[in-house]
Amino acid sequence: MTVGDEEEKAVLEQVFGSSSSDGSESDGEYETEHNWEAIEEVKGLWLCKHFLSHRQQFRILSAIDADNWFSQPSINQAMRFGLQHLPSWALRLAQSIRRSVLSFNQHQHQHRSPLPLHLLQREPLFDQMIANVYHPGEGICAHVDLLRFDDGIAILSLESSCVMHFTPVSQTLTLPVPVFLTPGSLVLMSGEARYHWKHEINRRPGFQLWQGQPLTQTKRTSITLRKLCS
Ligand SMILES: O=C(O)CCC(=O)C(=O)O
Ligand SMILES: [Fe+2]
Repeated sequence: MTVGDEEEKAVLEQVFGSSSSDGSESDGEYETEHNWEAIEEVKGLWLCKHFLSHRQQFRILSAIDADNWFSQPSINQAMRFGLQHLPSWALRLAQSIRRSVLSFNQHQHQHRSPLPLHLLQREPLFDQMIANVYHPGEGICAHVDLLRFDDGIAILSLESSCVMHFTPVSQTLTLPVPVFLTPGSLVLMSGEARYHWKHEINRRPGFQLWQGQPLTQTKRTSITLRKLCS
């Protein structure tokens, strides 16, 4: 272990607890064996709870920090358009999403994919990125992502856990579907989930409950990857 590795290990343990010294993980490489679960109420919505290890999450957050994207308190969003403008970690993340879904599809027996094949095979898979920072109490209003973005959207969650709610665009009587987004989890939205359901994160007091328990809120960072329509 180099001095840098030792330091990183110490910080990881401080942030995530002593289970964080996952030394078996190969350097910088993303694992491809992931467990994907379909959110059955919302067609086209899939969640992978442990997409990134603590170390991988830490590295992305450190890279964002080193680039000073959010050094001013008034800035809470960073956008990048075009493959050549995406940071290298976002390109690796995109690549690992594709590999992970392909591998999942090969190993499962049902014929359901977290991303439809025509999207999984497009080039590039994503060419636009938004990083959002939310301080306690801050969230995002119910919305459908702009139509200038193609189908197939990925959201990586970092730091504070939160509940994202999905509500259908047309049937106002349907109860919102809550999805628990823990740090390192990845959501994929396509088809109905992307076009016919709104998503929302309401972090005002009283709204962040999971299984009846209020969630402790700290800063949350998310990375959204999308593809601009051609
Ligand atoms: O921060 C998130 O998890 C969601 C972000 C989002 O929905 C968006 O940028 O359109
Ligand atoms: Fe969105």
